[in-house]
Amino acid sequence: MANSKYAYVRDFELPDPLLPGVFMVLRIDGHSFHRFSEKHNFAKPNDVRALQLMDHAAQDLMEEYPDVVLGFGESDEFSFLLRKSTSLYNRRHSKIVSTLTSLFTSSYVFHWSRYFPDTPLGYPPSFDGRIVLYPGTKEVKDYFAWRQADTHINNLYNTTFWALVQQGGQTTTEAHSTLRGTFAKDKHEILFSRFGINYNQLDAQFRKGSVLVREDLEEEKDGEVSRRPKSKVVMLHCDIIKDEFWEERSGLLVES
Ligand SMILES: Nc1nc2c(ncn2[C@@H]2O[C@H](COP(=O)(O)OP(=O)(O)OP(=O)(O)O)[C@@H](O)[C@H]2O)c(=O)[nH]1
Ligand SMILES: [Mg+2]
Ligand SMILES: [Mg+2]
Repeated sequence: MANSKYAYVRDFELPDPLLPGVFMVLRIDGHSFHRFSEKHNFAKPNDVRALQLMDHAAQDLMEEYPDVVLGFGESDEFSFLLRKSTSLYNRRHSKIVSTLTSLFTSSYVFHWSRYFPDTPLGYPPSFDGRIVLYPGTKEVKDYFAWRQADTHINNLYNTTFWALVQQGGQTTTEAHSTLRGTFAKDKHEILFSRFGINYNQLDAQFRKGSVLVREDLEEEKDGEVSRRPKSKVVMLHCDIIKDEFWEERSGLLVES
């Protein structure tokens, strides 16, 4: 039977290009990870295995997509900055969001048993993805500062909360009320005076999140350092709120 009679339905598929000449940030976030983390007994407040698995999936994504120039991860989320002038999938919105989110998810599942050798997956995890467009470098820097500030606020709260419960013997309800109305300095004080914990000395991975950037691979050749076009993805747990991070990596925000 001729197919042409049906082919008109294709016209209902509308193009969904993303505005050219603006930065794209893709944020991927675990769907109902409150439930997923309980079901798989994630350690509280931070499960190193779970964070490393997120980092691994993000690294896989950046290795597959060279136009992703920066990644930032915390908790069950990862944000990715794409080159301003990227022509990835002709900047088709759904194509980019769905393919990258799908790769991230499959990588998370693919590597699960490496990080959780004794915990079989109880059900298939999923992630949502969204792209937000930012017109300029200020908004991009502020976006990433917003995420890292969120990491700090959540981690300080969760660290203090679980110290009160796990070491202080409070119920979760009591810990909530102990922390109600407290400022950052109060939480630092509770951690230090009651539990001997110096917050600023806790693992930077928890306080700062994971920052993934590309670094050029250098190789020694006849005693001289030559640059190969290839780069590798490296992970840092550094500050990205201050300007230094961006000044040292001016390539992240180049116009092209
Ligand atoms: N115990 C533990 N839980 C974690 C860890 N990382 C993430 N989570 C859980 O994952 C949740 C992530 O928060 P959200 O992304 O805001 O919430 P969600 O439950 O995933 O819900 P949606 O994202 O709206 O689908 C946290 O509230 C925690 O319950 C971890 O290292 N340890
Ligand atoms: Mg989530
Ligand atoms: Mg989240």
